[in-house]
Amino acid sequence: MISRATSEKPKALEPISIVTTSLSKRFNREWIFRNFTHTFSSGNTYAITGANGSGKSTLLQILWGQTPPTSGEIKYYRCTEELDGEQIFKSLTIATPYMDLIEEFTLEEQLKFHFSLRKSRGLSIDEMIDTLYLGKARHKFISNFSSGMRQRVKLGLAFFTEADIIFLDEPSTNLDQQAFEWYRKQLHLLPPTCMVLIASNQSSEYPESAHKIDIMQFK
Ligand SMILES: Nc1ncnc2c1ncn2[C@@H]1O[C@H](COP(=O)(O)OP(=O)(O)OP(=O)(O)O)[C@@H](O)[C@H]1O
Repeated sequence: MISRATSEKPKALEPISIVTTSLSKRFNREWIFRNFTHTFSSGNTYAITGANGSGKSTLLQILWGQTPPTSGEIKYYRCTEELDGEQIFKSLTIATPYMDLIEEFTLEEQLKFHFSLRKSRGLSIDEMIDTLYLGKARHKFISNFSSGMRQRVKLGLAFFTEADIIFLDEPSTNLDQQAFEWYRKQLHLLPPTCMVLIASNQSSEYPESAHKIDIMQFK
């Protein structure tokens, strides 16, 4: 069982929220989901569940602003102040199996580049590499990484970045048992104020206490 470091409600002075109203998405003639109305708030973990192809990834992409909804509204707030797209983008971090790393970089270069653009949660690059159990791959090119190593790096970039919201799409894809245990630990170590959204088909990927949202209910 996974649980966050504390089940306390958020202590953030400035909690963040995502408010969706009647969000619907259609690709060509197929409605993926309709009338999705929900408020996501700081300090909570949400598990978006549903069968393969049901729209979990699509919903996450809409929530982080990559994909526009066909209809409906999505708004972001810090307390009562509405945030624009750029403000919200700086507040979130994402790990998905289908997002690319920079193939021409070594692991060290990838981490240094990312953390020249985003603030870390306090770990040094050396500590990140140790924590990822990728010391031997420090100077290896990302293009030569296995799928599990890549997924570890993507999760590391997300977990080590200071952010109010963390989006994880199928986080345990390609992870071996050691990496899966590492993932569970990182989830547990996130600050209690963080909002966590996980798209998943496997209950082991999210805490029992997560708010479960079955996307199939919005067909
Ligand atoms: N760009 C696109 N154009 C057309 N159809 C798309 C597009 N992206 C996704 N779809 C379709 O939308 C549906 C939902 O896809 P999505 O990837 O969101 O599902 P999922 O629940 O995340 O699936 P899985 O569990 O397999 O990862 C699928 O039928 C998919 O084929």
